[in-house]
Amino acid sequence: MADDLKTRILDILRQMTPPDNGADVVSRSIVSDIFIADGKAFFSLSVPAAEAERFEPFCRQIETEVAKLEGIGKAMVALTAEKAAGSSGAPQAAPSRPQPARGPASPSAAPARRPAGAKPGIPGIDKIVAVASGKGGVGKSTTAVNLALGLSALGLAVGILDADVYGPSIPRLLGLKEKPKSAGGRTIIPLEAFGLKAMSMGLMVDEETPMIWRGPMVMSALTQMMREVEWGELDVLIVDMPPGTGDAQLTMAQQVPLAGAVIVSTPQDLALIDARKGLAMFQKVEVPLLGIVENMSYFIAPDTGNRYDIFGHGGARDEAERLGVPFLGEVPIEMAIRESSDAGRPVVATDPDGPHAAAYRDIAAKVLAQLEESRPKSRAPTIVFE
Ligand SMILES: Nc1ncnc2c1ncn2[C@@H]1O[C@H](COP(=O)(O)OP(=O)(O)OP(=O)(O)O)[C@@H](O)[C@H]1O
Repeated sequence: MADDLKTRILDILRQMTPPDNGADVVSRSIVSDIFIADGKAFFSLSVPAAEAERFEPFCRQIETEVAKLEGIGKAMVALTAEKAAGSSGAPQAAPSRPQPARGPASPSAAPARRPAGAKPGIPGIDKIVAVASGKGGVGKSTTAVNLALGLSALGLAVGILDADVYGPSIPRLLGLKEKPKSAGGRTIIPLEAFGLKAMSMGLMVDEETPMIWRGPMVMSALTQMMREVEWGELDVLIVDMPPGTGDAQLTMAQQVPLAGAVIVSTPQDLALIDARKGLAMFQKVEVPLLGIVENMSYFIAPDTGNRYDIFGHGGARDEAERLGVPFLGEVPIEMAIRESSDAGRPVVATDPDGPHAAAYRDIAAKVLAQLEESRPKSRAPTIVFE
């Protein structure tokens, strides 16, 4: 029965013309295995990053067509974008060559403290944590938001800054529509959602600004912007980094006084190669690695409770072990996560008693433990350079 449905789904896909008018997605071999359970079909398409935007509506179209099949109530098509390392979707300088990750590289091996005065802290903000991924579409922003909410659920004052000017997603994920207001033209008042203070670089860059200018603008403006936003007192500020590990990301990691970095990856080999570059990048700028999160790790069929490893579960855990970096946890591929995220109602805030919220809170607790571990034992007074 399931095999028959899979064949019919593949038939549908063969008949649909992709947005680039090229060959169908089946003959291009960019469709993952198809999983069907409880009347729902799950699969992913893997496209080059430059095509991701064009393929997004196509995925929704596929979902609509597949859901028309008898025996399928709903379809979920994930889009994973193959981004060249360093690419953020816009032209930029030649990609940096991150040093190959040489294990073991435990956070204790990574310097927990950078030279005094190298990067002054942001007054009022205790820790700044970057959430990064080597490639797009792995669920970095979804993880960043739910991690922020997980930390908030643990009693911390948390803010989130969306530093992805090419494809800002935090406003969508938190259901924020308005633009942040300015206080007296000098400072910016952050938006608030689900108890988080939130700010998106994308909201501040004029939509008319050509993409080519956005990278340089964001690089020079990021630290300044963090200082000009009225964050108040925060225990943790989560920075949702742009995907990739090129010069833009490297500069950003250098400019922001980061307490640590969390890498999000799917278990696939390709995503792991990119994740490895992400790890190497943070090591290069001496930012402690707080650990790796494996997203879209597995799928639990709602009818049978059977577990399926769509993308070959466990890759990130193995990689973390190999590199001696903490493994922070795994998040299943779940319709509820996707739907709640895309509706601006993140699962940790809207279903706090559910299993997904628990998984994110667990990840948040591990991140917090790592932050505590890398905290300097006696804190020097903060020197603020105005
Ligand atoms: N665990 C999950 N289960 C189901 N869907 C997920 C999961 N994690 C993320 N998604 C969905 O995958 C899509 C991409 O997620 P998200 O925007 O967080 O990725 P990203 O890595 O930040 O992408 P980009 O780099 O393009 O900004 C979204 O539609 C999101 O809802």
